[in-house]
Amino acid sequence: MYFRSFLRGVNRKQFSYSNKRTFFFNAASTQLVGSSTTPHIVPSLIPYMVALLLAATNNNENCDNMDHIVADPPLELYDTKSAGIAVRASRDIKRGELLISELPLLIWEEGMSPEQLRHWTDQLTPSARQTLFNLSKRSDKLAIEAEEKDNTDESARIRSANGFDLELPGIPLSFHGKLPPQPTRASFLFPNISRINHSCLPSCGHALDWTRLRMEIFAMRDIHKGEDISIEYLPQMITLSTEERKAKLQTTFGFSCACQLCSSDNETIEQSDRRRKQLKLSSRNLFGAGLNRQQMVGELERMRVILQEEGYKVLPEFEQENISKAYAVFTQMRSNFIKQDEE
Ligand SMILES: C[S@@+](CC[C@H](N)C(=O)[O-])C[C@H]1O[C@@H](n2cnc3c(N)ncnc32)[C@H](O)[C@@H]1O
Repeated sequence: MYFRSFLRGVNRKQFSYSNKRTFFFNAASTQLVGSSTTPHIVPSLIPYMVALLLAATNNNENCDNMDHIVADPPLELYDTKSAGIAVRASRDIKRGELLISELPLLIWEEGMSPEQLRHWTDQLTPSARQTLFNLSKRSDKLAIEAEEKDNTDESARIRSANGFDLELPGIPLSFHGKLPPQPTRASFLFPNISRINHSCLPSCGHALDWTRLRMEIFAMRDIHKGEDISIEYLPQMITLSTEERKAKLQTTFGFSCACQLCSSDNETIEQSDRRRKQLKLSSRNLFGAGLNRQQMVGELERMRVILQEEGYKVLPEFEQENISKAYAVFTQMRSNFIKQDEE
C-alpha cells in the first residue's frame, strides 16, 4: 500500500539567500503546530496534484473516513542541545501505531529558478511563513556558499534541511491526455514531521499516503515514554558503514550524524559495521551467486538475523530494488507462517 519515502530534499540549485530579506523568527517553537489545511503548491504542479487527488477520490470509497487523523499525537518536542529540537514519545507507544499524519505545508518542484521560488514563497500566508521560518535551516559551509552564489530565496536553507524529495506516482490512465506531461519528482515540507531527527537505527517508518497527500509516521517497535521518535533520512543506508553513512549525511544535508548508533563506543560501531558489511555481501549474493531456491531462503534468513541483531526495525532498502522486494516478501511470508502455526 505504501512506499517508503526516499531521498530527503536537496536540490543544490535551490540554495540561496537574499540579504535584503530578513524575516527569520529567532525563537524556535517547541510546540507542535496546528496542521495546515491547504498546502502551498507551486503552480506548475497544481494540475498534477488535482488529478492525483481526483483519481484517489474515484478509486477509494473510504477516502473521506477519518481513520488517518491522529487527534492527539503522543509526541512532544524538546531541545536536544546537540541536534537541535527533536521529537520524543509523550507516552508509551506500541509497535505499529500511527503517530502522526500530516498534510504538507509546501510542495515545490525541482529545477525552478531562484526568481520563481522567491515569487512563490513571497505569496505564503503570514501564518505559513511563520511556521516555515520557525523550522531549522542548514548552517553548513556548502549551503551558505551556495546561497550566496545563487542568490535565491531566503527559505532555501530551511527547505533543504526539512524537505522530502519524493518520486511522484503516475496518474491512472483515465486522466491521461487531459494533462500536461507528468512531473516525476517533487519536494514536500511537513511542519511537525520536520522536527523528527534522523537515526541510523530509526524507531519509526514514514510513508506518503498519496490518496490523501499525507505523510504518515508509524512506530516500527515499541517506544517508551521519553524515547526519541526518529526516521532514516536517506534510503539504502543499511549496507553502509558508520563512516560512509556519516559522509553521505554530511554531503546531502550538511550535518554530522550524532544518532545513538553513530555516537556509540568503538566496539559497538565495529560490530555494527561488520554486520552491515555482511548484509551487503548477502544481498549481493542473493541473485548473483547462482543460488538455488533453498539457498536463497537461507541467505534471506541470514539477512533477517543480522538485521535483528543490529536492531534495525524498518523494512531495509538495498541497492537493487528486487532484493528489497524479495526481502519484504520473505519476511511477510515468514510472519504469515508463524501466525498460522500459532492458530
Ligand atoms: C528535519 S530537521 C530535524 C529537526 C531539527 N533538529 C530542528 O531543530 O528542527 C533536520 C536537522 O536536524 C538536525 N539533525 C537531524 N538528525 C540529526 C542527527 N542524527 N545528528 C545531528 N543532527 C541532526 C540537523 O541539523 C538537520 O539539518
